[in-house]
Amino acid sequence: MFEKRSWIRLPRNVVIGHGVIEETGQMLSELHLSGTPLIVTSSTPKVIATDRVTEQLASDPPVELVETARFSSVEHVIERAQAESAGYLLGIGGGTVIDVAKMAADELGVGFVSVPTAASHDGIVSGRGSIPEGTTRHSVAADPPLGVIADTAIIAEAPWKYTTAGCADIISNYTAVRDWQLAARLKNAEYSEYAGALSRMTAEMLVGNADSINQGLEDSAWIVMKALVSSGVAMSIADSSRPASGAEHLISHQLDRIAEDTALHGHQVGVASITTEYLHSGQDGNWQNVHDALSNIGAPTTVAELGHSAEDFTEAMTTAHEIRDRYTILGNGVSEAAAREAARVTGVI
Ligand SMILES: NC(=O)C1=CN([C@@H]2O[C@H](COP(=O)(O)OP(=O)(O)OC[C@H]3O[C@@H](n4cnc5c(N)ncnc54)[C@H](O)[C@@H]3O)[C@@H](O)[C@H]2O)C=CC1
Ligand SMILES: O=C(CO)COP(=O)(O)O
Ligand SMILES: [Zn+2]
Repeated sequence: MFEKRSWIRLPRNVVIGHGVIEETGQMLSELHLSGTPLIVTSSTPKVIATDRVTEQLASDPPVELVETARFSSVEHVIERAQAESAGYLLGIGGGTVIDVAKMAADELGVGFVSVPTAASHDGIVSGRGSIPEGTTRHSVAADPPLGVIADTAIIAEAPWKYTTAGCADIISNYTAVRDWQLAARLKNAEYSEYAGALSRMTAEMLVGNADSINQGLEDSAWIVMKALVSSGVAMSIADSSRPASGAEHLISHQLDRIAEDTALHGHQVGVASITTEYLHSGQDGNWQNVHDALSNIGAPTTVAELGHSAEDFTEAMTTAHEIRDRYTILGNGVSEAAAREAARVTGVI
């Protein structure tokens, strides 16, 4: 009997460009979202973006401020949405706000629209939410946004480090796809040629456009946002974060647990992908290309630039395979000596 099946959940409207925040009202009506929304935002995005959205809505919507990604924040948003009888949620801000709003909307069973104000990672358009809690991090499936409104004029004004983090998250797609293919060969993991090809092509196009990615250029926000959307679509096609999350993401998630201070998600996965590419292809392999791609857009290429210690990074490399049932080049664990060697040869430590 034929048993394959696929269920692809995608955003319905994605609008990217200069000043598109002024088209939020139009998009909301095209999506046939009914009732008053609850706006989920944080302090800075409230000033630079939220007021421009509320002006376009018929009635003054309630606004919930969220500054940290916690399960308690998701609970607060759920309670507020219920108290206000919100018809849908609008997340306006960085990845924290968008994750919290996305997960609350999923739990409430109402629509969600994403208005990213920084292009920091592909979670701003994807069907995943990621919440750190205590010493662990929960990466969970949630309905992707019904609509995405990415105003490049606003995103271009965000601190530059968020844009380079978004780029690095995309560059890490190379090793994520390699890990996925390895898992398909060694563990018979389900692999999607379409999702894998789209994810890799997204990274290739971003790297090909690296010369146009410069601080102060709105074109940079355009290129990175398009790539983040494309990567989010690859994850939707796969119905998994596999196309964009391999061993480099495991190492970054583990660093979040081990290290005292965390660096930006995209920066961590970028540095980790230099070493996982080395594990895949050896000393003369492609790790130098991954390194150069990161360096060209000004993303960190060393553990020191992340603000982490060599010891924490090595520990993350040797224990990352334990955190999730996702087979990667880390296999059943790399030894401390091998982890150190990979990080040393690639100049990461
Ligand atoms: N859902 C997923 O797949 C993923 C989720 N994450 C999660 O995303 C969160 C981090 O998201 P980020 O976007 O890196 O940080 P963030 O959302 O915490 O934002 C960082 C800061 O930048 C400010 N900001 C946002 N836009 C701005 C602008 N245009 N101008 C000035 N300031 C601005 C925010 O108010 C905030 O203070 C974490 O909770 C992490 O766990 C990370 C990776 C993947
Ligand atoms: O960050 C992601 C893809 O870039 C999501 O991956 P996770 O499933 O590892 O949280
Ligand atoms: Zn990521």
